[in-house]
Amino acid sequence: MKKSTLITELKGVGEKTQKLYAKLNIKTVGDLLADYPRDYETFAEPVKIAQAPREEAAAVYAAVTGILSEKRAGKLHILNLNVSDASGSLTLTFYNMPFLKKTLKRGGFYIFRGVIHRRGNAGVMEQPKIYSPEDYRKLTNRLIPRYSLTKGLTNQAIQKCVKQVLSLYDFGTEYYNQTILKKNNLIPEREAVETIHFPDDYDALIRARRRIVFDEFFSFLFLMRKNREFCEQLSNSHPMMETADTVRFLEQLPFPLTKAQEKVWKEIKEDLSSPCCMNRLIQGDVGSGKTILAVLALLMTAANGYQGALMAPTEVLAIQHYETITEYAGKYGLIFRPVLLVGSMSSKEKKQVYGQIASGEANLIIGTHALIQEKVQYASLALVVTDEQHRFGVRQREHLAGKGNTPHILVMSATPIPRTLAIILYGDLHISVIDEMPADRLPIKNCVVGTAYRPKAYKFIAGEVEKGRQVYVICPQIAGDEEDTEGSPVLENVVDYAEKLRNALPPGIQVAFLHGKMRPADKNRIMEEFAARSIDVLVSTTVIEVGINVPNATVMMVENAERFGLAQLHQLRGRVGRGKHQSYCIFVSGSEKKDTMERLEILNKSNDGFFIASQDLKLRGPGDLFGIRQSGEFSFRIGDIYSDASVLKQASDAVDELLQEDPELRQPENALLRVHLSETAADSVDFRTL
Ligand SMILES: Nc1ncnc2c1ncn2[C@@H]1O[C@H](COP(=O)(O)OP(=O)(O)OP(=O)(O)O)[C@@H](O)[C@H]1O
Repeated sequence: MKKSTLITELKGVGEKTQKLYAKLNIKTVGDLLADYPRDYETFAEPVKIAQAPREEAAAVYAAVTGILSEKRAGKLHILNLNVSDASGSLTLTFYNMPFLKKTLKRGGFYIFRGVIHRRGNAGVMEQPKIYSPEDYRKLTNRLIPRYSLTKGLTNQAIQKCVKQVLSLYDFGTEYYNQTILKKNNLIPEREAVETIHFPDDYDALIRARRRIVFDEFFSFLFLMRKNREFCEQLSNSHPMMETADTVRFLEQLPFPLTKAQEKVWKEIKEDLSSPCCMNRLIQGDVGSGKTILAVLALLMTAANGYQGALMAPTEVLAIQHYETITEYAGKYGLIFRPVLLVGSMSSKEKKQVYGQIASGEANLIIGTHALIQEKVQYASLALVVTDEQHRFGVRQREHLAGKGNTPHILVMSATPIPRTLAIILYGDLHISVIDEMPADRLPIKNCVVGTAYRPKAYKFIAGEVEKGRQVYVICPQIAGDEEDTEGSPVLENVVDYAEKLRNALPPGIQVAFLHGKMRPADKNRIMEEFAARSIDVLVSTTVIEVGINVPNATVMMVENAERFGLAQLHQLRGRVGRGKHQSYCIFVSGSEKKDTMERLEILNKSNDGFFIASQDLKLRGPGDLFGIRQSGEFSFRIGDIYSDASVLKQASDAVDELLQEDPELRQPENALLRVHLSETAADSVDFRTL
């Protein structure tokens, strides 16, 4: 069995199950093995009812003393039982499980496991799992993996499937040479993968995870170094000079550039006129004003008679950029002849745009990844501005070079990372930092609240809309059926929440929703309507996380804030406070656990992305192996650039040493590594060749 074997080859995975796995992006055996547990459940010994903690999972050994009530609410059957032990009693609530009346014997002792919620002085355990003492004993003091789920696919089913794969999979011979293995204290790949799914104990889990994180960083950094080598040899085939256009544009802008923006603009100008091809990253916190620098670079390119391309991560953002730039062009008489190229356009429209690009009629091309597809022939592409997620790999560079283009590259990133890490992670780029916010900004006012605060929040939202402002509300889920979250607080979803808000807010307030699974044309329409102010309140998933710029929006309310990483929440918050109006952020936590609230309080203390990322790291500590994933531009599956910074450094040193000794990986001891890395590169969007 190999990585590419389809999961349908597994026993018990038919067409129906395969579809469920596809929802989790698992198609092959390799995908399944790399679907690491979200976290691990530990089954502690049962405790006395009186001592059981509230609002977290616990097990009690108790006897069924009677049925308290049984009722129906629509399609829902609700059964309340009373159980007790010598220390006290507890209510158990079961949904749609009427058969328990018969299977649980009055006076019989069972172990009930679940989260006990406070109801006045009493405790209620909702939908607990029921075990016999013998079955429970088998689980205690073990780490049981918990996978991300989708409705219809249970945790147990995934465990079973992973076990089956582990018994059949051929891991082959270890690909690292002995020096790398020993120096970095790495356990073999097979042991690591087996252990991360089914750890014997916590120490073994830490070792396993470390090996996997090392692998992930190592391949990334190796391929990036190759990218750098490639880029360093490129000379400037589109030398430029500054013209009156950019100077005039800056004079007309209603605001002066900040000192930091000025410094970066100078660096870009120098690059574009230097003997080497530009390869620069602009790093700056959300809302620090990166876009204007991209516009300036594109303007200089157009003024020198070349074409520039602006590549956005989503269609919604591409359209936003297109509109902003078209507006600028009209208002300030810029020499841009912009076109938009996105996947949702009809083939006829696309064909027309291809023609304008090939003839040079268009000098600014704005779009998504579609911009660098086969069909697009540029007349004179001299600059590509892109986001960090889609930074160019060697393959894309070669692809463009093959068509006679070696454009300058400008990458934009809002990932807050300290300089030491940036140097490692963006090793193939020169780094410019915008470390200052525009002066006219009022700091965002934040609050971290529980769900009981909602009525007040809705009143506040209505007030802001009354003043002409707009509002975002973020929910973690699209519809109510994605994840079966045993024992976790309810997760809000955009579809139901939008309906709830329509009912809760005064009539006349326009509420709409947005999520990633909508048709691109619908998404674009909703965003356009929001930008045009015909929608007042936009309920959305995190699709609006990056880049959206609607300065009139002043409230960001995040539901289930506990489900997001702090860096991600900071990005979301960055959608407001982008104009002159006072802005507000309401983080609603579905869990009122002390550590959750403390973590969220960090956002209350600071609006500085770097500070937040470092505090988050401190709070989570190295023990929190599977903490909430950091958002940001690095799509590592498991490695976390903050909490795994030391592994990142080790992987970086290991790559340097290897490249010094055997730059082309020609020595026999590195032959397997060479194969492994080419396979990894083939899977990666960023880097396609070695
Ligand atoms: N120097 C400045 N003074 C005042 N306003 C500015 C300045 N620079 C940019 N802005 C405005 O600030 C807002 C945010 O800028 P921009 O969209 O460039 O931020 P960004 O850094 O790209 O943010 P994000 O990372 O969220 O995409 C825009 O409305 C822009 O016009």
